[in-house]
Amino acid sequence: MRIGVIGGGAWGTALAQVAARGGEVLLWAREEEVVAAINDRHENSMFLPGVPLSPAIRATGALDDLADRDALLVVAPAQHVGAVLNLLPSKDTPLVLCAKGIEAGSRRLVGEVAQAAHPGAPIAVLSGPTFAHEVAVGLPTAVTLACADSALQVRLAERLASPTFRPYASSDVIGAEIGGAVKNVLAIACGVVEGAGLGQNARAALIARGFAEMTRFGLARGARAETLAGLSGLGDLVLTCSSTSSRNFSLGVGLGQGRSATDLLADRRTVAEGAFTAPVLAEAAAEAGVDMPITDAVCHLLQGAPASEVISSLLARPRRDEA
Ligand SMILES: NC(=O)C1=CN([C@@H]2O[C@H](COP(=O)(O)OP(=O)(O)OC[C@H]3O[C@@H](n4cnc5c(N)ncnc54)[C@H](O)[C@@H]3O)[C@@H](O)[C@H]2O)C=CC1
Ligand SMILES: O=C(CO)COP(=O)(O)O
Repeated sequence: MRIGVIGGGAWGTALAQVAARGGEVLLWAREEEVVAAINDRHENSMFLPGVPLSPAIRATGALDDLADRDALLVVAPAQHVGAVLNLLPSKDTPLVLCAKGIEAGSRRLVGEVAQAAHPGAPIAVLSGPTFAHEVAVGLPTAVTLACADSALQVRLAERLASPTFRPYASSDVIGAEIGGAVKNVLAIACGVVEGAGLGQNARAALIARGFAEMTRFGLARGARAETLAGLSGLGDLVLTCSSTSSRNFSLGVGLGQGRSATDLLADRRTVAEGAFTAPVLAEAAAEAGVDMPITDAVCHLLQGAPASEVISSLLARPRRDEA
C-alpha cells in the first residue's frame, strides 16, 4: 500500500514516520521550508524539531504528486481539510482522517467534510492518545482505527502497525471522531484548572464530568458508548488533560492565569483545535438539546470572560444527578 500524507505539521510528520516503517511514504506539506528540510536534512525543523526522520519519507509541495497513492492520511487542521481535499485530483482514494475537530460554520465532523468533497472515497478515522513527538521517536502508542469497511480496516492496520504502534479496530467512525473533537475543548478547561491553581481534585472532577458531556453529545450523534470510553475518547481525554505537551491544555493554562485568548492565540504557528471547535460544538449541542456546561464555559473564556467569573458560575449551577 503506497501511503500519502496530507499535512506536514507535527502529527502528519509523526504519522509519516510510522508509515515509513513499512515502506516509502510521500508527504505533502504546505510550507516550502518543510518540504526542503525533510528532503535535504530528514528533519521537520518547523513543526517537529530535533527528531531524525526516516529517509523513506519524501516530501512534496504539489498535491498532484499524491495521485498514485493507495491511501491518504489526512492530517491538515480540521478547519482546512475541506479546502485541501477539494484541490486533490484523485477523488476515490481511501482517506484516513487524523484531524480532530468540527468545521466552523457548517458544524460538520471532518468525516462529513471529506465525504462531501470525495463522495466516492472510503473513509477511516485514526484517533487516540498520541502526542506527535512521542510517536515520532517510537514510544509505545495505541490508537483507534475506525472504518465501516472491515477489509480496508485490516489492510490499513497491517500497513501502519509496528511493535510500538498498535491500532485497535472499530467500525464506529463517528464515535472515533467525536471523542477526538470534544476532548480538545475539555483539555482547554483542564488547563484553566491548572492555570488558576484549583488543584488536583478539581481536575479529576472536570475529567469525569467532561467525559459525561462527551458521552451525552456522542450518543446524541450516533456514537457508541464503548468507543467514547476507549482510546479515541477517554484515553485521549486523560492524556491531553494531564500535560503541558498538549497545546489545548497549555492554552487553558494561559486563560486560567488571566491572559486573553487573543494574546495567547496571536502568532501561534501550531494549532490548538479546541479554540475553533468550542463555539461550533456549543452550537451543535444546543441544536441537539444536549447540556454541555464545561464546553459553554470554555466558549465564555475564549470570548474574554474573566476566569474567576466563569469558574464561579460553573460551580454555582444547581446540583443534579450524576447519571
Ligand atoms: N500534534 C499532535 O500531537 C497531534 C495532532 N493531531 C491533530 O492533527 C491535526 C494537525 O495538527 P498538527 O500536525 O499538530 O499541526 P501543527 O500545529 O504541528 O502545524 C500546523 C499545521 O497547519 C497547517 N496549516 C496552517 N494553515 C493552513 C491552511 N490554510 N491550509 C492547510 N493547512 C494549514 C500547517 O501547514 C501545518 O501543517 C490537528 O487536527 C490536530 O488536532 C492529532 C493527534 C496528535
Ligand atoms: O491530540 C493530541 C494528542 O492525542 C494532541 O493534543 P494537542 O493538540 O492539545 O497538543
